[in-house]
Amino acid sequence: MSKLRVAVIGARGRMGSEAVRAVDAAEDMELVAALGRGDKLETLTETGAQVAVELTHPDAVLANLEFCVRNGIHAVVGTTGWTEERLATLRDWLESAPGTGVLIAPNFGIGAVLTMRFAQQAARFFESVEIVELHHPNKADAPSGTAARTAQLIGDARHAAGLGPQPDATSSALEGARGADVAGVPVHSVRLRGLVAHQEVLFGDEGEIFTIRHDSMNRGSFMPGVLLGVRRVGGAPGLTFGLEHFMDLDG
Ligand SMILES: NC(=O)C1=CN([C@@H]2O[C@H](COP(=O)(O)OP(=O)(O)OC[C@H]3O[C@@H](n4cnc5c(N)ncnc54)[C@H](OP(=O)(O)O)[C@@H]3O)[C@@H](O)[C@H]2O)C=CC1
Ligand SMILES: O=C(O)C1=N[C@H](C(=O)O)C[C@H](O)C1
Repeated sequence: MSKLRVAVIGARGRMGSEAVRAVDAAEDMELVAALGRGDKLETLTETGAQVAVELTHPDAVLANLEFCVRNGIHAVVGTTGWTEERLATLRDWLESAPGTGVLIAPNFGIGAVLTMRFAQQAARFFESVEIVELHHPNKADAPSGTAARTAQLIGDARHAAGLGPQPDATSSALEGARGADVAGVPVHSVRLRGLVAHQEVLFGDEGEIFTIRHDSMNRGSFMPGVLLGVRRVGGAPGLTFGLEHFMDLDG
């Protein structure tokens, strides 16, 4: 069986260098390109890459994906910074490239995907919910893409269940003290040397607290998810948002 021809964009970064090692070690894949800042995207077509793994920066990801989609190269994207407007732009490009697939995974960690699913399930049962995400201090964005996605899923589930705004009698607060409001859910971002990627979702109601916590202790934790995405994206034309769509969560 021929091997999948895989490229990594952002190959010298924290995640990219780990992805290079993971793809290199995968028996069903061949690493055909490892691009860093300043390297030509044309290398992707010259080397016949079938799938590109994109792990760069929110400012760079769209241009890289435009090149991939216009050249029929599937993409597995871990880079954060997705807004509805950016997603709409990507969907437009994909409409002109039938057969090409892009997976955007806010988090490749299996436990993080489960955290999001369990938080979505729990949302309608609790009056209060807040998210605390904790990351290394070199992270470019806040809140994390995972926290933003988790908050959106919770907000949507609360809305569908007819829950109103959360109880909060704060009438005076120092700016930032109550976190960022994402879909009605306060999100607090901690940046601390020594951390990798962590998240707590705190649910509360009369007399009980329910906490879901996930910890990525190293970036190897993301690699099974990256490789799953690489293997599956070619069979999923268009945009897939979230690794859960490639996992049998209900099985
Ligand atoms: N979905 C997930 O599970 C995960 C997602 N992430 C996300 O992945 C992204 C990268 O994170 P991380 O690896 O920690 O970041 P790093 O800063 O360590 O790595 C990013 C790399 O991309 C390079 N780069 C920047 N622009 C370009 C470009 N146009 N073309 C090629 N390379 C470029 C950078 O080069 P230079 O150093 O010169 O700037 C750097 O080497 C972030 O958005 C992060 O949030 C991170 C972990 C898990
Ligand atoms: O930058 C990181 O490190 C991470 N970024 C992703 C995010 O913003 O959610 C995934 C994970 O939390 C690590």
